[in-house]
Amino acid sequence: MAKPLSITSSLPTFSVTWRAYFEMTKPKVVALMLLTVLVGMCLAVPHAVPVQPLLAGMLGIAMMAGSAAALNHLIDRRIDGLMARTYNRPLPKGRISASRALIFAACLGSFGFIILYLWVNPLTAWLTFASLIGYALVYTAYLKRATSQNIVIGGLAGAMPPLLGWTAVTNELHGHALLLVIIIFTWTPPHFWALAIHRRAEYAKVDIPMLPVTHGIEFTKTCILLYTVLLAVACLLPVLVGMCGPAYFVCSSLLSTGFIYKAWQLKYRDHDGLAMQVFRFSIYHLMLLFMALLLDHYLWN
Ligand code: HEM
Ligand SMILES: CC(C)=CCC/C(C)=C/CC/C(C)=C/COP(=O)(O)OP(=O)(O)O
Repeated sequence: MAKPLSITSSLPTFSVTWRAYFEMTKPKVVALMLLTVLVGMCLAVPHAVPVQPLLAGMLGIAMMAGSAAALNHLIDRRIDGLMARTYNRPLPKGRISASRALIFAACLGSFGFIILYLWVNPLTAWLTFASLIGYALVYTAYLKRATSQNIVIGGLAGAMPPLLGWTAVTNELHGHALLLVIIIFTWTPPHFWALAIHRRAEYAKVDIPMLPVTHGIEFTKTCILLYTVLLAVACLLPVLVGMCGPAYFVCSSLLSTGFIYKAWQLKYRDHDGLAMQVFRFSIYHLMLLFMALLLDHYLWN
C-alpha cells in the first residue's frame, strides 16, 4: 500500500538545506563587514544617511560578500574536507553539491550587483565586484596556495567594505574612507595569524603556505606584534587628519593598547589557548573600534 503523503516530513529537510546555504555565506564575518559598511556610510555625510543607498547598499554589499564567501567554500571544498575546523562544512559533507553551490553564488552575486548598480551607483557596484573577485579568485584560488603573504595581499578585498559604504552614499572616493580601509588592512594579519598559529598543523597537512607553516611560530608571533603596533599607528590617522575627535581617540588608544599587550603576551608569555584568545580579541577590537568611530561622529558633529 502507498504511504500517505506527508507535508511535515519535508520541512526539516528544507530548513536544513537553507541553513547550509546560509552557512556558506559566512554570516558572522559578513555581519561584521556590514558594521564597517554602515560606519563608512555614516561618516561620509554630516547629516542622516539617505534611506535608499543605506538599504540597497547594505543589501547589495551583503549579497556580494556572501557570494564571495560561497565561492570560497566551493573552491576550497577539497582542503576544507581535510581540516578539523572545516570538514563539517556543507560542501565537504555533501549537504550541498558543487553545481548548486555555484548556481547559488552566481545568483546571489548577480542580484547583489544589479541592486547596487540600479539603486545605489555603478561605482559602488564595480568596486564591490572587484572585492568579490579579489577574495574569491585572487586570494582563494591563487594567493592562498602561492605565498605566505597570501592574507596580507588578499586582506585588501576584506578591507574594502567601509569604502564601499562611503561611495554608496557619496558616489566618490575620499581619503577619509581610505584611512578606514588601511585600518582593516593592517588589522587582518594579527587577526588571522593568531588563528593560523593554533591551526598550523592542519594548514601544513594540506600544503597551504600560511606564515606559521613556512616561517615558524616564533617569527609569526613577532609579525603579529609588529602589525599590532602598525595598527595602533593606523588607528591614530583619523585623529591626526581631523576626521575624528577625542571620544574616538580615547577608545581607539585603549583598544590598541589591549591588542599590543595581547600580542606581547603571545610573543613573550605564551600559554595554552592564548593564540585563540588573541584571535577572538581581534574580532572584538574591530567591532568596538568601528562602534567608537560611529559614536565619535555623532558626538563630534
Ligand atoms: C583575508 C582576510 C581574512 C582572513 C584570511 C580571515 C580569516 C578568518 C578565519 C580563517 C576565520 C574562521 C575562524 C574559525 O572558523 O573559527 C575567521 C573568522 C572571523 N573573521 Fe576573519 N579573516 C579575514 C578578514 C576578515 C574581515 C575583513 C572581517 C570583518 C570585517 C573578519 C571577521 C571575522 C569574524 C567576525 C570571524 C568569526 C566568525 C565566526 O565566529 O564564525 N575577517 N576569519
Ligand atoms: C564583496 C566583498 C566585500 C568581499 C569580501 C568577501 C569576504 C567574505 C571576505 C572574508 C575574508 C575571510 C573570512 C577570509 C578567510 O578565508 P579562508 O579561506 O582563509 O578561511 P576559511 O578556511 O575559514 O574559509
